[in-house]
Formats: sequence, C-alpha cells, structure tokens
Amino acid sequence: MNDIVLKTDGITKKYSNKAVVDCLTLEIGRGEIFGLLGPNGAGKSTTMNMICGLVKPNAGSICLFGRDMKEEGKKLLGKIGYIPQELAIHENLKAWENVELFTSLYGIKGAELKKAVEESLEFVGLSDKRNVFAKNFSGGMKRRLNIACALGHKPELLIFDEPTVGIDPQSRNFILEKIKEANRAGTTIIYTSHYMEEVEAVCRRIAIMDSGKVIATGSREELKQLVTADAEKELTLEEVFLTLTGKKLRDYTEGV
Ligand SMILES: Nc1ncnc2c1ncn2[C@@H]1O[C@H](COP(=O)(O)OP(=O)(O)OP(=O)(O)O)[C@@H](O)[C@H]1O
Repeated sequence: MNDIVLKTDGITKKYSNKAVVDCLTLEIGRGEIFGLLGPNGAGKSTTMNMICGLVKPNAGSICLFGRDMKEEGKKLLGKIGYIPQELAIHENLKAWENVELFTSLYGIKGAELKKAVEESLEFVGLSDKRNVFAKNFSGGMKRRLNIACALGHKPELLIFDEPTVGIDPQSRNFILEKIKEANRAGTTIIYTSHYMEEVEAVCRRIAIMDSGKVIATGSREELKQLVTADAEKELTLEEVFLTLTGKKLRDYTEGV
C-alpha cells in the first residue's frame, strides 16, 4: 500500500487482565473506505478509541500519517474526526453552538470558525435548523449533528462507529451518501457497523474482528473465497460473516 494513513502494530488493550483487543495489526491506505465488522464485544469500539487517543494501549504501536501516536499524539489528533457510537452532542445547545464548540477545541477561531460551522451544517443538511436546540431534533437529525461536530476541523481521516443506529432508512441513506461524498473529496474513512448491507454498499475493504483479533481482511469477494471454493456460489456478506465468526451469541457480562 503506497500511502498509509493508519498502521496499528500489535496493539493490545486489557481490562481486568483480559485482552479485549489482542495484538491487533491493521493497515489502511489513503482514500480507502475501510469497514470494521465484528460481533458484540469483539473490540471494535476499543480499537477506535485507541486510534483516537481516548484509550491507551497496553502494548503495540499506532502510526497515523506515518508518525507515532506516542510521540506526536496531540498534533495527529487534529487530523482525525471521530463520530462515536453514543451521541456526543449537547442537548441544551443549538445546532450551530454544538458544531462551534467541538470545532473550537481544535484551536479554530474567528471568521474561519464561523465558516467551518456553516459548512459542516450545510454538509449534513442542517443549515436551516442551525438555531434549533439539539434536544428538539429527531433521532436522525441528532445523528447528522453528531457528524457535523466531527467535520469542522477538516479531518483527513473520519472514523464512524455505528453512525446509523436507530434511525429511519431515509436518514441512513443520507448518511451513507455523505460518507461516500466525503471520501470522493479525499477523506479516508473507517466505518464500523452491524448492518452488513451498509458495509457492503460503502466499504471496499473489510476486516472482521472477533474476540479482540482480526480474523480476516479483504474485499467482499476475497472474504467470500475464504469460506467457499465455489466461485459461482452466491453468498451475502452476512453469510460469510456468520461462517467466519460462528453463530454463538456473545452474551458475556463482565464479572457475572
Ligand atoms: N472501560 C471498560 N472496562 C472494562 N471492560 C470494557 C471497557 N470497555 C470495553 N470493555 C469490554 O471490552 C470488550 C470489547 O468491547 P467493545 O465495546 O470494544 O466491543 P465492540 O466490538 O465495539 O462491541 P459492540 O458491537 O457491542 O459495540 C467487551 O467485552 C466490553 O465489555
């Protein structure tokens, strides 16, 4: 891969001495839309949190844009936009105030800040709702505002952790189209979701995680070849996923 945006080398995160991310190695190139799939508890969010500097790995290294996170973490975080699984907006702030707050955390001020706020709201189709309090938004609008808050500082890498949970097909379609639009404009994307058809629709390369490890990486076609030698056989990504990860429910609860 020519231009590597993210490289994790053997990253491990342990809680109560159990590795929830276990020696994980990934490489993502500039301009990719990379999908990360895995059953509940596979370690996807923990991995994303380590990449964003929110959780510290116990072992291994993370290189962003060819530079080591341990040494240059603060500088590098300005190149990432993170859309977390849980909504990270302030209900009692207006839409524009939310975007301004998050964008200003990156040191953007004055006219540049104003412009960034308006452009981010425009991108997610919320310009005309700029003065509405977030608490009065529908679920889909809150998800779109959550995305706008991660765009203002113009990140080169956008990380989406299940951005379409609990929203209607129209909002979901809008968000997927916007992810593709951001990618066409040059942004590298990491996308995690449980919705296989979404991952199939937007991601060119996919990693499947289970129990803290990457168990397979490749295009949809390459993943299919791991589970069948029959090139003619039609298999959905969900069938491939279930074959690779098994059908056992992931119902463990810490300490119970
Ligand atoms: N702060 C924490 N303290 C203890 N255990 C944690 C903590 N954060 C995550 N875990 C555990 O680590 C494991 C991986 O969690 P993680 O949220 O990364 O998985 P996930 O693949 O994102 O799951 P989901 O698809 O359900 O969001 C789970 O067993 C979870 O309970």
